[in-house]
Amino acid sequence: MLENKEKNLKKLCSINEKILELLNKKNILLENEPSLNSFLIKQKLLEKLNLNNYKKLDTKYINQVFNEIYSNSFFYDNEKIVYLGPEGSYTHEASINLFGINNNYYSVNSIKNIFFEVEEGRAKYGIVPIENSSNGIVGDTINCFDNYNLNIIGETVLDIHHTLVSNCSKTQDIKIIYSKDIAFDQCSIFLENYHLNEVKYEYVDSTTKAAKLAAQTPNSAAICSKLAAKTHNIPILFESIEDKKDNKTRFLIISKFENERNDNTKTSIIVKLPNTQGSLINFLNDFKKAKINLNKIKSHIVKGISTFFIEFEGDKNDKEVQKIIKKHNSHIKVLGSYMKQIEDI
Ligand SMILES: O=C(O)C(=O)C[C@]1(C(=O)O)C=C[C@@H](O)C=C1
Repeated sequence: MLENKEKNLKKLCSINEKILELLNKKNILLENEPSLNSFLIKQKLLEKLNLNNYKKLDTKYINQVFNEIYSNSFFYDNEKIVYLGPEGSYTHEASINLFGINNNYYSVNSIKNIFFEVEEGRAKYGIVPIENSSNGIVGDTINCFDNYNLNIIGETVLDIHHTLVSNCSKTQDIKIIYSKDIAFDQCSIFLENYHLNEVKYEYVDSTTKAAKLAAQTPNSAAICSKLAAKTHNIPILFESIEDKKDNKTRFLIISKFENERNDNTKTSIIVKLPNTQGSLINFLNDFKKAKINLNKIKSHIVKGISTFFIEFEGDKNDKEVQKIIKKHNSHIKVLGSYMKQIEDI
């Protein structure tokens, strides 16, 4: 019995050594061929690994392990990832899903500053929220896509569960609530039910900042994640206060770089059409004629002009897509083609 255990321990030791040897080999290969160190290639390889998962390991586990394995390659070139912080925000959580826990991260305090950092080249990748299943498109992100020339290179979706945190033990003592605009909207039924829609709302740039302020300010509360509550050591009064239990937010990775052409991609564009009869119908008809499947069309006002955020199946370099882009060149801004992770939220 004991002999068997000894033997198995030796086997385990040799497996671990092999893992280490392979990790070293992988690092040397990536050092010699840095072009393989791309987000898209990593995603494609992950997809393949999950397909070949013959012993049926949990997909989440495989993704976590490989994201961590890949995370150290960012440090070679001092490549950084910027997200909407502070630490513990939902955008931070989305970043970890995409790039692992131990990556080369830093945070800024607004969506605009994420675009700025990536444009200035201080970060190679930026993570921004783009839409929520309950309250639609994130206006700040669309405005920034209009103002900056950056590409979308990937996406992820996160389940969002909000908490109400406060140092007050009774909701009657709360005089002010801090949160991000979009988080207030996602919890409107709860706020109404507890008469909290009658207190002052203070809009801040992120839910973690809200938690920090509520921890410091008497008679206040915040809507934030459980993680932010823990980070700022503030008691949770209510959990899962979002109106819809399947509340989800989709996040995008932005970069100065473009993805190479790929299958299983979708493309995002913003479109500003002339205010003339049939202009939208005619534009959409071109997609129908080219047999391109449209996934999404959302309208948003940018600088007083009605702007459409449109997504469709296919790569921006596909022949049929190119024809449409050329035809409507002055009205379209292509934001990027990237691997589809989800049909819709
Ligand atoms: O404030 C945060 O924690 C964020 O990461 C931002 C954000 C957003 O703006 O959509 C992300 C997810 C939720 O929808 C609420 C807030």
